[in-house]
Amino acid sequence: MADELVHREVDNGVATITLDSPHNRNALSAQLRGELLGALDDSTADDSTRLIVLDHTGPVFCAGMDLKESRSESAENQGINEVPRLVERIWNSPKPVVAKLAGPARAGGLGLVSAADIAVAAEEATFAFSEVRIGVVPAVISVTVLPLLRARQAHELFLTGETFDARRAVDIGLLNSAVPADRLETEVARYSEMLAKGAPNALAATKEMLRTSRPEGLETDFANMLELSAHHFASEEAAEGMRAFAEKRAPSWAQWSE
Ligand SMILES: CC(C)(COP(=O)([O-])OP(=O)([O-])OC[C@H]1O[C@@H](n2cnc3c(N)ncnc32)[C@H](O)[C@@H]1OP(=O)([O-])[O-])[C@@H](O)C(=O)NCCC(=O)NCCSC(=O)C[C@@](C)(O)CC(=O)[O-]
Repeated sequence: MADELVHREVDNGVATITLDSPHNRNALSAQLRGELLGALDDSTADDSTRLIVLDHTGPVFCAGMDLKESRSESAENQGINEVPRLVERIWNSPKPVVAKLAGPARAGGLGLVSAADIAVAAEEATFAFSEVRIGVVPAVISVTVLPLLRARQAHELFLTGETFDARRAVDIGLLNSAVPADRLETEVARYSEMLAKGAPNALAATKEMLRTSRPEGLETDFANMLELSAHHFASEEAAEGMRAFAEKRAPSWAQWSE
């Protein structure tokens, strides 16, 4: 049996869910997606869990979709359809979710971050909505990322795919705070202690109230965005983008720019 890529540990009411696939920078492979869904469901069902911390091993929080795996899968089944479920589980969790980033997040990884209630990163962490550079579209993640960003920032970051630092991520509302790496634990503990002071039912109801900014839920948006995302994942451009990524070279878009 393959090693587990996601671990869940409960201590004093805090469920820590750890992404543990450092060799591919915690990319969202089929195995990791399945285990993460399971860990989120278990945390929701577990009465002793009051708060969820999304943590990771290795230098990177999450590099987005597993590009090597997606590349080898059939056009109809590139796993993208499971990303909305992950984002939704975090967004709909009745328990507060804190994302703890000791390192970078990219693309789909930022989908997870954007759905969390609190996101804290080490100052050295970097971020990018790098989808267009792979030939895909940040469609699914836009459902929870766009409400956080101002339009000017969204256009710039989504269209350039440029990397930005943690200070900018705080400025644009993607993170709550960025601290020196050696203070990350303390900063997450500070938020956890504040959240633990809230009554569980009041916290769940407040989360539900915050979600009423989307009274119809995320389902409709996800359905439309999934179609867009899946269409581009199956495109020739994406095939070139993923091939180039695996071959560690810049992609060539010449064929599509005439
Ligand atoms: C994350 C950093 C900055 C770390 O940068 P680094 O720490 O320097 O690591 P690295 O780039 O040397 O990578 C280490 C290993 O991880 C692998 N790796 C790394 N990322 C992936 C990945 N995604 N999929 C599969 N494998 C990956 C990479 O191929 C390499 O494997 P090795 O050569 O050692 O065998 C860098 O690795 C990087 O830029 N990765 C690519 C990030 C990216 O472009 N992701 C796009 C994903 S598309 C997506 O998520 C679509 C979605 C969901 O948003 C669509 C929607 O919203 O609709």
